[in-house]
Amino acid sequence: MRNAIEIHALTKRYGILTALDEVSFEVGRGELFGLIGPDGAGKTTLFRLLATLVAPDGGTASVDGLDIVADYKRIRERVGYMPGRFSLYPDLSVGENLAFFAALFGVEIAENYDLVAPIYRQIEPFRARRAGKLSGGMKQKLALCCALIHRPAVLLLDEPTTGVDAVSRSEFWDMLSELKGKGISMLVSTPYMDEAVRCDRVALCDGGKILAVDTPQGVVGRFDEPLYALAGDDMYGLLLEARRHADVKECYPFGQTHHLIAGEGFDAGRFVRETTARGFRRVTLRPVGAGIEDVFIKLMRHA
Ligand SMILES: Nc1ncnc2c1ncn2[C@@H]1O[C@H](COP(=O)(O)OP(=O)(O)OP(=O)(O)O)[C@@H](O)[C@H]1O
Repeated sequence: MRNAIEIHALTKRYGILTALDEVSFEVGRGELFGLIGPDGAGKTTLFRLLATLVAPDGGTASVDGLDIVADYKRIRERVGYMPGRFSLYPDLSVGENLAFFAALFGVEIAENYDLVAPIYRQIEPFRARRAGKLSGGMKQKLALCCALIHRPAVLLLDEPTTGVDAVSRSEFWDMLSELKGKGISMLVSTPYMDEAVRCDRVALCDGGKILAVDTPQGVVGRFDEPLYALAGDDMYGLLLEARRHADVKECYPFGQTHHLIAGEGFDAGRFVRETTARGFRRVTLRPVGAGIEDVFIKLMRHA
């Protein structure tokens, strides 16, 4: 059987701006595939192309074996699309939204209830509440139910966890894992690097291009340089100091610390002694393992 999604040199332009630049990758059957990238990377554009809402300027793509241009009508029956922004009808209740989406696809809720039940049960107590009055996490659950009610082969989820609290984000990924167990193929975008580990494979993207496609472990494995977390009282001064140092390849802010990539000949103890002697206080430098974000930063700088 063909892959769930196949994309070859897909290109989309808006005037002079190339939003997607010859993008190629595939999503296997039953795979949970993540599209990781900052705002403006082209993630939404890719979803709109795969959901057949806009046409490409170059390249080809298929979803569930169907071409996004020639077979666009049939794809719409096979795909569940959850757009980034709130996609429900805020004036309709929870129950009415689900009934509406079922009617749109010509299915009875009862037919596919088994698929949405684990998710819908969590919002059922609020069945009569207007969708616009739900919390962010509950809205996402309802939107997922609505995207699933026609039992699609492929789910396209555009930043489903953006603006949702950390607990709901984690719960949402648990739900996606469950759906994967039911054989649904998924393409999910997120700006949160920490969510990459919940995917089978990820594509790191920026500026309309794919920088890497790999398993989360494979992505991290690409980082093969000594990495340290640097901290001290004067964080900005330390950043400048590290960047001026001959044996430091790169240094960039990373959460509460800076991440420092050491070059050949770098001596951590000497760096701490030297900076302390120059007046920096409470300088600490400890080796750390690289995360997806480190790989991303490296790929973006050298793209
Ligand atoms: N309809 C449009 N007309 C003109 N430019 C557009 C249009 N849609 C998107 N763009 C531009 O294309 C680029 C990619 O946008 P896209 O929305 O696909 O990125 P994204 O990764 O989804 O980011 P975001 O999370 O901000 O939506 C951006 O520079 C954006 O400004």
